[in-house]
Amino acid sequence: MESTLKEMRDGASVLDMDPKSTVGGGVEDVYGEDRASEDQFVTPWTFSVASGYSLLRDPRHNKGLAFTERERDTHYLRGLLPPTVLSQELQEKKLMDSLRQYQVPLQKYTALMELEERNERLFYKLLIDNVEELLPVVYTPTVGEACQKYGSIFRRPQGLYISLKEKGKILEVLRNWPEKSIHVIVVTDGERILGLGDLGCQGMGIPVGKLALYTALGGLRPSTCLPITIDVGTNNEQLLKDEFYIGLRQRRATGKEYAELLHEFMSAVKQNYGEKVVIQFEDFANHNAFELLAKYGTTHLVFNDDIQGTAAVVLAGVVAALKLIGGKLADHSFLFLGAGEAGTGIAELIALEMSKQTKSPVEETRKKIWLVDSKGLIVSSRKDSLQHFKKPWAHEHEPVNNLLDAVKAIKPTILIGSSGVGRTFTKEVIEAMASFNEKPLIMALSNPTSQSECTAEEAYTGTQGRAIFASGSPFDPFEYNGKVFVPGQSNNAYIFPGFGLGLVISGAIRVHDDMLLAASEALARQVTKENFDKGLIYPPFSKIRKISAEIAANVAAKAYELGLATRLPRPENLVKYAESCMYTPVYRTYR
Ligand SMILES: NC(=O)C1=CN([C@@H]2O[C@H](COP(=O)(O)OP(=O)(O)OC[C@H]3O[C@@H](n4cnc5c(N)ncnc54)[C@H](OP(=O)(O)O)[C@@H]3O)[C@@H](O)[C@H]2O)C=CC1
Ligand SMILES: CC(=O)C(=O)O
Ligand SMILES: [Mg+2]
Repeated sequence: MESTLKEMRDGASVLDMDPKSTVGGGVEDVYGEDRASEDQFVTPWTFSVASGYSLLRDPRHNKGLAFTERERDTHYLRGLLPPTVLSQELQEKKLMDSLRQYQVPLQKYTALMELEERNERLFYKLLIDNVEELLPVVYTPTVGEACQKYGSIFRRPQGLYISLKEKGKILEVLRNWPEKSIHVIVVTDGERILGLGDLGCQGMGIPVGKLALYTALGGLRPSTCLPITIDVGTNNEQLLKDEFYIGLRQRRATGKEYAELLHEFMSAVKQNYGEKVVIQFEDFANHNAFELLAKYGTTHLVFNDDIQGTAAVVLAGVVAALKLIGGKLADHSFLFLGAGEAGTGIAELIALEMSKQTKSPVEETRKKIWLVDSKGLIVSSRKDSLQHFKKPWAHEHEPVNNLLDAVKAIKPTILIGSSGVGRTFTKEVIEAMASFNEKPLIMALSNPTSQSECTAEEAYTGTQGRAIFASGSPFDPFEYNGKVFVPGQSNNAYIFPGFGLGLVISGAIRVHDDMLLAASEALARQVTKENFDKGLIYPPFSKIRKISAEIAANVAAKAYELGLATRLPRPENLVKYAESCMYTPVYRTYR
């Protein structure tokens, strides 16, 4: 029986490969989707062989008009399709043409989600081949609007919903998910969706979007990715009153009730999928995010994208920017607007890297970094009333209650926005940065675009074109005084797909800060002279699969070095190995 199943899944030509050879945390090609070369046949294997009408309705195997004449005969498709046969390339061209007709970004988002539900490989082919054009649609900024309107645009459920109603039954809920071999879970409780606040259950758009990027940007096979939303209610009054709201109509559970549900979830995940599934926490509010990371960091393979992924991407951008602004990391002084997950996460990783470079204690290097929150500069006189994650940043200084005065007092060389509040880098703030820096580095990280601390135009005009600028959501190139400035995108999407791939291919069992530094270093070294010449501090997203393979290899190498990798023996060439594990969306030929 076992060997029959094996043949069905793998095809005879790949029988010589041990499907379990990568099981020590590696990418297991359960369905033989990737190991056969393109001219070899594979079976569209589900629980049974899909054929005819059900094959056309199965997004994982559907090819639409690209089914060949032979496949139409052998898979009972005759008459179910019009006569023409199109190549995948022509299907792609047609879809891109029709997507470009839509003027409204949300229409493009809906069209892409419908494509994913209809023809998964075509969806990923579009996304991979047109990543710079489509990233703003499936991801920030459009995904933010999609979450806000999720109830109205909801057609078919995506991902897994775990609400308070499922308390005591979470393991059963996980078992309802059709895929058994899961490598990455992205989970949110919807309380801090981008800079848009509490969107409750409608936050599902974020795990769905992030996992689409795991596949498109990092090459994780879609069947191994699981988006989850934990619904403990919402404090968003507008949603509670919205007749189309899809979540629990109650205020958020907190304290013991919240902790117990999360604990049941974390235990069930480990019980169902084992220890080597990556659990990415996404867009939790900071009062839960830090605690969950600390609590489960020692027992699970957890990664908080907003704290850790953002830290790695920003550190990479800053390190790369040194080529343009000069000096070493420790020569610079940093001021953050926003002292939450992103702000303190980035600050801590920069301080750690500075400490490694200068061999001084992190308590010392932290003094180069200042943060402003909604009450002003974080200073020692505020220490007693600060949340625990802000306390290390409470340096000696007189109180300063607004950003402009803080900029004037600290005179930072690098200004980073992580407040979630749009247009807070005012003209005066940007001009102040330009008054004492020849090349101020300004990073407006908040998403979506409406929450960006400033626009690219504001950054360039306020500094007479001297700023090095990057933002969380993309801005178009901007022409100023006859020169075109190309703003970079500083977004954790550069990091998490490659980082997750690195964890999976090494079979890592825990995340360590040194792996974040390894990811950051791999990204920084991908910035080329050509990029720097345009003022860019990140490589283009069009190169992201190569970048992700480099990041994955560096992260995996660190996991082996730290003794945290379980996939043994260690592949010799980790970049090649990472590339060989990546999912490609070209159609397969059905026998
Ligand atoms: N580009 C990227 O890759 C990423 C971007 N982000 C973006 O960063 C933003 C913040 O996320 P996160 O750190 O998780 O959120 P948090 O809620 O954890 O932190 C927000 C911080 O901003 C402060 N703040 C809010 N309003 C103001 C204001 N008017 N003036 C000064 N400070 C203010 C808050 O102050 P207080 O503590 O006093 O309330 C808090 O310290 C979001 O928009 C998110 O989209 C996040 C992750 C990745
Ligand atoms: C990018 C991201 O993770 C955020 O804005 O929350
Ligand atoms: Mg996030």
